[in-house]
Amino acid sequence: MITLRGLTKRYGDTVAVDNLTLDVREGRVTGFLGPNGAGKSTTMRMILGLDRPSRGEALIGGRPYAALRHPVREVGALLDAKALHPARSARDHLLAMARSNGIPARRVDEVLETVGLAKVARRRAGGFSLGMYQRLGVAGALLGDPRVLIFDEPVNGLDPDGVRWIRELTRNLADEGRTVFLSSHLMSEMQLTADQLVIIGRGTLLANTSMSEFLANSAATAVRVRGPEPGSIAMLRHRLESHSADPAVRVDVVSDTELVVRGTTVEFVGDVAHALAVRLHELRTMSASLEQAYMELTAESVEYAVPGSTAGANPSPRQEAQV
Ligand SMILES: Nc1ncnc2c1ncn2[C@@H]1O[C@H](COP(=O)(O)OP(=O)(O)OP(=O)(O)O)[C@@H](O)[C@H]1O
Repeated sequence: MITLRGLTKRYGDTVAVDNLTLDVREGRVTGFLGPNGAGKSTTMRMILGLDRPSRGEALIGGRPYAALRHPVREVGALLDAKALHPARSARDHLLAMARSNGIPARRVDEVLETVGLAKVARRRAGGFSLGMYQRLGVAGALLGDPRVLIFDEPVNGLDPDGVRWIRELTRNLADEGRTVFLSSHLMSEMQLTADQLVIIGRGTLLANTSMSEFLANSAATAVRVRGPEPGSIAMLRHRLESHSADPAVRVDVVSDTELVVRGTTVEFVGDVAHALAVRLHELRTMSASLEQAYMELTAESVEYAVPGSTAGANPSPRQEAQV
């Protein structure tokens, strides 16, 4: 488990990370999201002892990185895949890492096989494509068979096969009970990969929730209901609008036989329709995409927003609630 307690980092007047308190648990893939400059890399660097917190602490299995007895065996990280000696072969790069950490050479060949680089292991890493660098970085992270894995933008530069490979690898690592913490700007991929989400904006925590809960609470998640009789659908609409004590329930009329209901569940709409004996031909949840839900949440915290862009222009759910 990774534990952050009041974690804060200031660079002069810039507060890069502001009082983050949360646990990243084992057995799950936790996606770490936030606009550019939100503080994701700085947070990861502090967890890995590469940056010193201005205040608070970051712990791995209850201890700060500096206090870990065998860091490479306790936490594996991919931060900057290109941070290696370009003249060294992939295998020599990993062998050097293994030697200095008391890891046997056969483990190097194992991880090269796992990441699909066994055939090019003796080639100079300097000639690698970005995707191959990423795979080598993942191999380095896995070398010590650690319980905690931290990947910063692991799918950057990977082709669709590679992206899928990372998805399956991170899933398997979490299923083995490990802690997997990864950042990515690729929302569609994150939606497929992560079970849990930690979202920050301008250094502060915006959300720490399961993926399913986050999507269900999005304003873009709605119930679509359709029936063959306009009179019955009008009655249903009236009842949903008047009977619902919850002002969050909103009904949009798509046509005289179709409604889109927001702020409630498919069960509630189904029960109301049943109570009124309204014939239905369709009743289903239209789920928000992670991208839609994320845009709603982060609209205010985009550091480099283009005026009039989607992210900057949409009111957040909190703003709507205040109006
Ligand atoms: N060494 C540094 N000196 C000064 N400011 C820094 C330094 N490192 C990061 N920052 C600032 O801290 C803030 C957070 O940066 P960070 O790189 O952690 O964000 P990020 O969420 O990883 O962004 P991205 O998605 O673009 O990688 C930014 O405003 C950045 O300019």
